[in-house]
Amino acid sequence: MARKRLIFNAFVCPSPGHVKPGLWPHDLPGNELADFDRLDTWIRLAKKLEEGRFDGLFIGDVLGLYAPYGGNWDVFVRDGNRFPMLDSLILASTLVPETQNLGLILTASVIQDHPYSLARRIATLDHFSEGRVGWNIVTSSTENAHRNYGADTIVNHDERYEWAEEHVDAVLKLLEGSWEEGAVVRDSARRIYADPGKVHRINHEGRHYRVEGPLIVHPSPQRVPTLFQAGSSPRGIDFATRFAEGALLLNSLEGAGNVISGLRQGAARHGRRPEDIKILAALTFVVGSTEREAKEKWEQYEDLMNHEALAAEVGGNIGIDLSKLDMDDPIDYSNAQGGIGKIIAEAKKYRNGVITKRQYLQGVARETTIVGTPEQVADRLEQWQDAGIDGVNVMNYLIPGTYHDFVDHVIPELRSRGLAQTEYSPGTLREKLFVEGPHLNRRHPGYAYRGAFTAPL
Ligand SMILES: Cc1cc2nc3c(=O)[nH]c(=O)nc-3n(C[C@H](O)[C@H](O)[C@H](O)COP(=O)(O)O)c2cc1C
Repeated sequence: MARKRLIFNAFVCPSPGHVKPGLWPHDLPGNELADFDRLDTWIRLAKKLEEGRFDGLFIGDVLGLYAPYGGNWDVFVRDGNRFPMLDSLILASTLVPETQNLGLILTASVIQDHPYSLARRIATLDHFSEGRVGWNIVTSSTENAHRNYGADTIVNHDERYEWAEEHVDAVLKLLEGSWEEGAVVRDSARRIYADPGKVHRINHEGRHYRVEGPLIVHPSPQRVPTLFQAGSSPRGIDFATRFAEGALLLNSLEGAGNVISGLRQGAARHGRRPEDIKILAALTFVVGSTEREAKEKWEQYEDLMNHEALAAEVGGNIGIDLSKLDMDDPIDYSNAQGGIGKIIAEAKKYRNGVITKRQYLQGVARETTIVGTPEQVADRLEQWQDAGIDGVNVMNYLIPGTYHDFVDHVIPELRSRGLAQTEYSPGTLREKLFVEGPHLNRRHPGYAYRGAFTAPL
């Protein structure tokens, strides 16, 4: 049976350390992590990704320190692990003139921008990139991030999603409701840029925001940039299945099953189709021309990596200081306020839902790392596809080395199996991922705002 092609994004952070921390100081072929603050590093990476016909560059972002590790933040700061971190939207913008087809998916937290300024900035970028922008909607799951933006402490888990729903709702009203179809006339003979009768205030009033509108930016090629999200808690899945067109998960193959079925079923609950949401697994790859070569390379990376920083990051993600636990101690996440979906899904693999530190690290770090020849990697990706994913956010040990290996060695094997595209489809990012045109489809809640506001200005 012919296989459907998978979507491939490169999942990066403009930081010396991301999911495999501690490698930046090492003299390894393909290692330019220490140059994460040089634009040239990203331009060359983006061009390589286009050569491999990657769908997108997916740029993660955080807004402050993670949860402490051992009572402080030394392991993050000393190791350069997600600290420093450069601005995702600016990186995406600078890559626009350097690329032609690559989706530029930026991360923006609901706590960092007012909906009006976010809508204005992403619409501007969508114009300049001719419709290649994606927005990874995040809610910021660390206390420091919330304090950086004026809160006393972290807003609790479910309330963050409630806040995010209002934020996204206001952005959708601005982007879909401010300018009717046909509002932009651009008639130089009659000297009419836009028809005032077709531009409207949106008058959003909610718990967190009051926004009058209309948005000062006219509709961009996608109107709403393609929407991504990565929550896998019950509340996160509910949010994703309402709004996301791409949903990310970071789980072992076994742990991913529940998240995938939750996403597919949730879509139907919100009047959407299961295929309206592209499910993307975050995975890392180490390839070699023989299995042995791949294993040796992987062992070298793992030896050089900072495993304490990894535990700090993985725990910081949930909001738990894992330094306090031995490897075989269970993790109590019942009151954790960080991202909890991943651990809920992994814990389901074990009796009584009890998961140890060792088991959790094994699930989200080791089992999301695929090591082998291009054929073995492709075999493993077929298993993931059979489990229900539509694509992969390719994480990295090295920038750009991991992506060079993937493009040069894995992509040809995937293409021979029909698993990777050989050419880009025309059009916007949304059209490259879906078949229904450049705008949100009619089953998405944002669609309801198109033409919904009619009062004169
Ligand atoms: C693969 C993946 C990538 C993520 N990237 C980011 C990111 O760049 N910035 C961020 O603040 N949160 C990021 N998150 C966190 C999620 O957006 C979300 O806040 C978190 O998973 C909590 O959701 P949950 O409790 O519903 O699982 C990511 C999560 C996953 C699984």
